Amino acid sequence: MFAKSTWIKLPRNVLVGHGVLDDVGTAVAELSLGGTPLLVTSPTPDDLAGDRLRAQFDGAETVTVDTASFAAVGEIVEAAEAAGATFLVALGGGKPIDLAKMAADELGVGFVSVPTAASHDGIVSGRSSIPEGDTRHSVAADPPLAVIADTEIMANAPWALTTAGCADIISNYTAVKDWRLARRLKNVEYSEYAAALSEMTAEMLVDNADSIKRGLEESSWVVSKALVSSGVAMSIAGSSRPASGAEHLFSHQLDRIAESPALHGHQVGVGSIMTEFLHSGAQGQWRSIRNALEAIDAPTTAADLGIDDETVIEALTTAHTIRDRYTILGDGVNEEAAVEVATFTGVI
Ligand SMILES: NC(=O)C1=CN([C@@H]2O[C@H](COP(=O)(O)OP(=O)(O)OC[C@H]3O[C@@H](n4cnc5c(N)ncnc54)[C@H](OP(=O)(O)O)[C@@H]3O)[C@@H](O)[C@H]2O)C=CC1
Ligand SMILES: O=C(CO)COP(=O)(O)O
Ligand SMILES: [Zn+2]
Repeated sequence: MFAKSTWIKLPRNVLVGHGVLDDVGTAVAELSLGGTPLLVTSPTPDDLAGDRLRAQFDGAETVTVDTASFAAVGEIVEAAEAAGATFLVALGGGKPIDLAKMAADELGVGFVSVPTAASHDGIVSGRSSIPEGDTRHSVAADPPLAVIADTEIMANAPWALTTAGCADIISNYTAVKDWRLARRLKNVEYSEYAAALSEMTAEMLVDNADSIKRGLEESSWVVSKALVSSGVAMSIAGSSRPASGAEHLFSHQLDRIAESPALHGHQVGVGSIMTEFLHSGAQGQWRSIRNALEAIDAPTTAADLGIDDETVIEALTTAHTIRDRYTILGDGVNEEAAVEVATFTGVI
């Protein structure tokens, strides 16, 4: 008997472009959600665009969050219940968007993502990443009902956030390699459609590297579209597998152990150089990954990340313990091998 089934949850309305912030109300009305939303934002995005958003939602209350935490999710849930909000609209970087995503899940309502920075594909995906103590929980939730990415606002965000978003996409190359490996060795569930979309997204971003330049609004256009595409790949897969492999484990581990972690996308980019080396060896594709990162101005070394060599080695040798996700790290890379890969690739 044929017993397979799949349920793909995708955003229904995606708007990317100059000035689309003023179309949030229209895009939301088109979803027929009814009622009034709670707006969730953080201080800088609120200053930059809060009033323009509020002008589109009569009577909507705003919650402004300072830091990402489970307590902040609880506060959003309480505020939404008190206000009788029927859905959430998140305005900002990954912090308010992830918090609203989790709160919406807890409330059983939809949410709309209005990113002000193209810093990673969480602005589109159905995954929330919330720090707690010295760890970080990656939690499954529903993806946004709509994504409205205003390239004018994103282009004025700190340049490092944009290059971090690019590096998060470039890391899809190694994430997909890890996924295929896990399918071969551990028979994990795999989708060729999701894998192909994820790889193609990375390919297109690298092919368009010339348009990714500080001060150029087109950079935000190229990156936003790639982030949407990567988010869709995760939705098709029903997991973050197409966009998160060993390089993400490495970054998650740095978040835990580094005194001052760098941006998510920057860490996964550097991780990707090393995990590509582990996949394909000295003559493999690791130089292409490094060159692609260099071309878009993203870090390629521990020093660029502002993290010391010892911490990078510790993260690489312990990253496999982060979660039950089989990757090229297998049951662990020993210290000697880690030093060799990091040295050979110029990361340390
Ligand atoms: N779901 C996922 O897959 C992932 C989720 N994450 C989560 O996302 C968060 C990190 O994402 P990130 O976007 O870097 O975080 P933030 O939302 O904290 O944004 C980074 C910084 O940029 C500021 N900012 C945002 N937009 C603008 C703008 N247009 N102009 C000027 N400044 C701006 C923010 O201001 P302010 O301080 O006022 O907010 C903040 O200081 C973490 O909470 C992390 O856990 C990270 C990786 C993956
Ligand atoms: O960052 C992500 C994809 O780019 C999400 O991955 P995680 O599932 O590892 O949190
Ligand atoms: Zn990522």
